Amino acid sequence: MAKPVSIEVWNPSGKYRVVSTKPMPGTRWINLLIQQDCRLEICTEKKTILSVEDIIALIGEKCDGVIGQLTEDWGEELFSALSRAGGKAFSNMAVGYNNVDVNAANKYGVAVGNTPGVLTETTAELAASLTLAAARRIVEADEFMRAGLYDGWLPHLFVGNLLKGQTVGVIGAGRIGSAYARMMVEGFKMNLIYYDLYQSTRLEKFVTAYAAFLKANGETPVTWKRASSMDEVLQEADIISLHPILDKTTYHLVNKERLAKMKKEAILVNCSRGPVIDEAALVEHLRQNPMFRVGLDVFEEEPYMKPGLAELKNAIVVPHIASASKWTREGMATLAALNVLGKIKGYPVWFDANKVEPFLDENAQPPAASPSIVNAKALGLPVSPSKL
Ligand SMILES: NC(=O)c1ccc[n+]([C@@H]2O[C@H](COP(=O)([O-])OP(=O)(O)OC[C@H]3O[C@@H](n4cnc5c(N)ncnc54)[C@H](O)[C@@H]3O)[C@@H](O)[C@H]2O)c1
Ligand SMILES: O=C(O)[C@H](O)CO
Repeated sequence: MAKPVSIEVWNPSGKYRVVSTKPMPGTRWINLLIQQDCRLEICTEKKTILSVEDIIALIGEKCDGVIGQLTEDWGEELFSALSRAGGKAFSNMAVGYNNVDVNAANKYGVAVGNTPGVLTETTAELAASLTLAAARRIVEADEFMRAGLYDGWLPHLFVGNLLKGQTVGVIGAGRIGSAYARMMVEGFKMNLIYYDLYQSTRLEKFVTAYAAFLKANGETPVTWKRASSMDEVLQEADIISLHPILDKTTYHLVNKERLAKMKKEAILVNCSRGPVIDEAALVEHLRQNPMFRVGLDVFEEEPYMKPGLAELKNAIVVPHIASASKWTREGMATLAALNVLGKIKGYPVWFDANKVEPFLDENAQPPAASPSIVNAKALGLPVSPSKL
């Protein structure tokens, strides 16, 4: 028998029972659910990562939908429990959904939501922050100051890398990878090389137009190249930022052999998912190559780091905070709640998960649709026309 978990209840007489496995930022998501006749139960349990057993206890005997987190293991057990409780909707409060077994959800007819778009710029900005922090050794320099070691300006003190005119490599040029590429090209006048399974025409057009602008102003134009292999990026780029989804094609995409192909003074940034890098191989590479630097937001076995990583001066590590801006996190909560609400109310799925702005306007009622359901096609769910 599962242990009961502590909850906070909103609108106790609501017709539909919706569970959120965590308190989420803002109040708009709560108001949207309770205005639409939902009884909302928010888990207030102190422990950070809930077990499958905890979530089964939260689902209980009658539950219409669940808003969950990327730390939870949404597979056969949870989807069957949700289905037994009459539930038809689950949404991750995240764009990545590698913690969700979508086939299991399909088997039980449960719609799976995610939260694309609202975190694109915020996540790209953190990747850019880690890039700058690594290039200019900001964390090391900060520690040095606080330790009282600064005794005057020196020509060799914390010399780092200049970005301007260097090459930025992007692996996975989707929403976030493209936003990051634009920041680095436009902000620091870097040349771009990218690798993705698909061509990013919009990104290429942006860099071409920016190059023309620079040329017209008498400045050296930036360049771009779509690499035909990932190794081409690793060999040519001075900065490499990882932005693919995590699936079996990207697991340990960066391994010992690939690390060895990178420049000795390269900077590697990861704001995608930890297992995209073989972290033990990375620790060894950082040890052997003190001028090679990394900025990591995600880790292979969160919340843990592989032994040795925390001691390395050439690694900057932050706790999976890439989407952590107030606007973004409140927006993610709104999208996740509306994914679940839309399915409960029988609304269609929004026509374009990349255009979620209408759901985020605080001064207007959101469209009657689920903003982003990843298995809409598999479940044969209706899709809204472009205007509702
Ligand atoms: N650290 C964080 O807090 C944080 C925040 C947001 C997103 N993320 C992660 O970032 C990922 C990307 O988000 P997005 O919104 O840009 O998604 P997206 O789907 O727009 O982009 C992913 C890109 O990866 C490419 N890709 C897939 N397999 C590949 C492969 N084998 N090699 C090269 N490219 C490949 C896809 O073609 C796509 O262009 C999410 O899935 C999530 O895991 C992390
Ligand atoms: O996938 C995501 O959305 C992140 O990892 C958390 O914002």
